[in-house]
Amino acid sequence: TTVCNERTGRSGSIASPPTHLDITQKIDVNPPKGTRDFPPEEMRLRNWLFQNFREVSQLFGFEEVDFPVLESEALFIRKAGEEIRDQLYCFEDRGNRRVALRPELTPSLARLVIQKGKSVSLPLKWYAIGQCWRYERMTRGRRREHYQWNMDIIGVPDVSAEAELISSIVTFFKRIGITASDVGFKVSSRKVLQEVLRRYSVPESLFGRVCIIIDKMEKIPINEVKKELKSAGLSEEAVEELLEILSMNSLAKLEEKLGDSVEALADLKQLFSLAEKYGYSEWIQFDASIVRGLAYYTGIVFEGFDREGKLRAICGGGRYDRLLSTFGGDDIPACGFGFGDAVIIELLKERGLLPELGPQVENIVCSLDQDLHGAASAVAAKLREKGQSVDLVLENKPLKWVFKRAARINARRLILVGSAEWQKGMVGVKILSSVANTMGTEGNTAHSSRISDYG
Ligand SMILES: OCc1cccc(Br)n1
Repeated sequence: TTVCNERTGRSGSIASPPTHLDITQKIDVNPPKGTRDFPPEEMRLRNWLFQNFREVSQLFGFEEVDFPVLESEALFIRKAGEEIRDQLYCFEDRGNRRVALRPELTPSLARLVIQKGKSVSLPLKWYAIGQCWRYERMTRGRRREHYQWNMDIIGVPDVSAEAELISSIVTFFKRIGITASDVGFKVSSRKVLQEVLRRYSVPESLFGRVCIIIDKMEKIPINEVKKELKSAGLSEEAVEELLEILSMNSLAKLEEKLGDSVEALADLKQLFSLAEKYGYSEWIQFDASIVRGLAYYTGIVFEGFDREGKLRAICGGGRYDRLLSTFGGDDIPACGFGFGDAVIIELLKERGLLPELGPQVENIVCSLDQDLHGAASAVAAKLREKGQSVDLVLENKPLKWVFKRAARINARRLILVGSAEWQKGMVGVKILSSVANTMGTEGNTAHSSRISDYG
């Protein structure tokens, strides 16, 4: 079987877990290397981010899908020398199957489309938000998991699909306060590369590998890139021509170089024209050096970048018309993007745009003595039936403690169940939060109320 990492030959095997934990053993309370916990504050920010992903996806008429985080390793084994392959989080399961924690969502999406076959009608507009994994030497201290938002359009060969996808990301950025002066999209087409390789009779089979080598241009010295291109079989002349074209950021200059019959040019011109119609021209620019680091892209590719140049790519995507057929499916055109949950948060921090997201509960309910806890529970149940959120104080606590907790959880109202009022079917109500006061109720911040009055 093909293992995910021939270089080390290491393929993890599942040792049987211990049958009991030694109670004296102090466990490490931190999450595994490269992974994160999401305590409430971080979870609120994550939910806010994902809610914006979801609302934009729904605004564009996309349907949500999801797949197992664990997939057959074979789904990700490609021979183009991608980083994602070298860092595959793969192992052999207890049934001796080669499996991997997904490093990306697109292959799973392609698998599901093929599985659905004729039972779904094209085009499909699907989105997913899923945790993706890589196993990287922690020497670089980078994370091993992140969440990725993906949107994909399956079954539309025209560049109108890529234009729609970029529009959805622009819409997302605008929703969270990011403008075209903060972020832009570098756009190109791999058909430019394909045309140059064709002119130098480089075999199609080398296309993916050449793209992956070029994608490293920003990360390794140019001489190393040239060396790798030559070792892949490109002539000195082809390499020089390729690098000259990749340095272009003007469509006019590219046309001068390649002539106006090249399909890549028609695609890019159409994309820029549609961008004008959508109203997001100021967000995009042609940059021939953009190839992206996934072997399966075949056409338009794009990536979102921060204009201050401090951060890694925010998102990226493109057309992948051959992926489904390489999985044995029909020749169905497709395009999509991935948007990670880490760089965007760094950008929002940089720009002072992180949202203020404190806890929020409408009511805190407490009994003034222990034998009224049942009454307090009944009050909480009634409020909850009416859709009111309630933090019910579960133990006998001094009022000072209750007020402190009410402030900490940002409760808007304190409901006190005391014997005197309870005899009359009443409870004490104290309006706590500033929100309540702005609603013009400062006057009666404390009063008794029949619990049935509270909707
Ligand atoms: O963007 C590449 C990637 C894939 C999986 C997990 C992480 Br962290 N990063």
